[in-house]
Amino acid sequence: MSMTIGLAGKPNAGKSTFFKAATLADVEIANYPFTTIHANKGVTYVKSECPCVSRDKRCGNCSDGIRYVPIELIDVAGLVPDAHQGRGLGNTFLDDLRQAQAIIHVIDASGGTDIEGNPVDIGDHDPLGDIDFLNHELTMWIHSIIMRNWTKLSRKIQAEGLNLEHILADQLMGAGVNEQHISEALNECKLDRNHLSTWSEEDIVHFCDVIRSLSKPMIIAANKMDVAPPENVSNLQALEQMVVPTSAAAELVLRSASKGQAISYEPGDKDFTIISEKLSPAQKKGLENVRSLIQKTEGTGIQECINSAVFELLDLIIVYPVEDEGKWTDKNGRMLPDAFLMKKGSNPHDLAYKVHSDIGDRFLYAVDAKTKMRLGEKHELKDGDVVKIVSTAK
Ligand SMILES: Nc1nc2c(ncn2[C@@H]2O[C@H](COP(=O)(O)OP(=O)(O)OP(=O)(O)O)[C@@H](O)[C@H]2O)c(=O)[nH]1
Ligand SMILES: [Mg+2]
Repeated sequence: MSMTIGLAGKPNAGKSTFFKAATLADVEIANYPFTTIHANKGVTYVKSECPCVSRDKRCGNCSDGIRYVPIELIDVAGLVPDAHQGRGLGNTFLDDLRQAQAIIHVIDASGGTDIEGNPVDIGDHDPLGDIDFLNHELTMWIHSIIMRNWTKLSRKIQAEGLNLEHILADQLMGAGVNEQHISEALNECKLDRNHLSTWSEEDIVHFCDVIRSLSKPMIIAANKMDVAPPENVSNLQALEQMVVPTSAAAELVLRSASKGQAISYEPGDKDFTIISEKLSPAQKKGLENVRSLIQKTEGTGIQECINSAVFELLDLIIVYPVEDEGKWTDKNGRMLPDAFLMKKGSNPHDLAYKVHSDIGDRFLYAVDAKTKMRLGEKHELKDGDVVKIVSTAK
């Protein structure tokens, strides 16, 4: 699986509840800080309309025209301010986020937990104060990795004229940072790449901050919206960042009830139908409470948050490679067998490489299976494109 999203934030914000609701994996959830110590990894899905809705039959790989494309989700231990200096559980847990291409920062919008995740009365803590610390901890985590060999590196780069991007990317590879991130950050910070000894401590921290924003883009889940004072949610939504109000607890109720065949509900739906006749009055009442919430808020926000992270924050599209442009099938006759998440701006040649490096090397041209038009190597693919790749015979 090529796409990984990390759930991070202070303890007790609802990360594991979000994770459990999104993956249905069995993980521990509790109303005290540091319930999660070891990271949980699982599979969740982005949701999109399947291209087969334009055909007269469904492809068999979607749920009645809704396509679910798998991505990996990681739930990590809670972080507190100054974790990079060893507070709370320290920052070693940030290493669990290294594969993440994006981060969902789970905030307790109810104000019912302090900055360290200890329960307080609802509304007692201002969640706006929880926003910035995570970026700072991530920046300082990158900083600590860079500083491990800084003096030696800067001397070496100056003396041997080595490539700075290459050396730093090598150093930060474990944090999911690549040469392009470094190169963009160097340009943005306008630092003298040949004289690292002239960079001040402030320059280095700013440089790490830019690397962090490029390599770990973040979306905020304003969680516990079911119990949050409305102004807390609207204050968070007014921020100049991507914010999605969520109720991980409500999603967990609905996904669990759906799995137990008590209700009919698909992630992201704004309502559900009770299908079991065996529910107790208490279970029915619980479900009706969730119904009145999601009718008001247009869903629990969990699927919306995952979709926004993938399609808006990371700017990805879904492309469907096929071998038969008429039937939209692979060589075994399976219709629309694969759905690939790709960066917006990708072209058919990039898709060919994603299918197989060999097909990429032997790429000739592609065909848009919807219009039957031939696509050049540099043609920009769109979300939902169905594409046949033509390559030279082996
Ligand atoms: N009302 C409400 N409570 C929630 C929601 N999401 C989580 N909770 C509760 O918040 C508490 C903490 O949830 P967890 O999912 O364990 O939080 P966490 O962020 O994983 O915590 P740590 O592992 O300690 O960092 C539990 O009591 C959950 O039931 C929500 O959307 N609404
Ligand atoms: Mg947890």
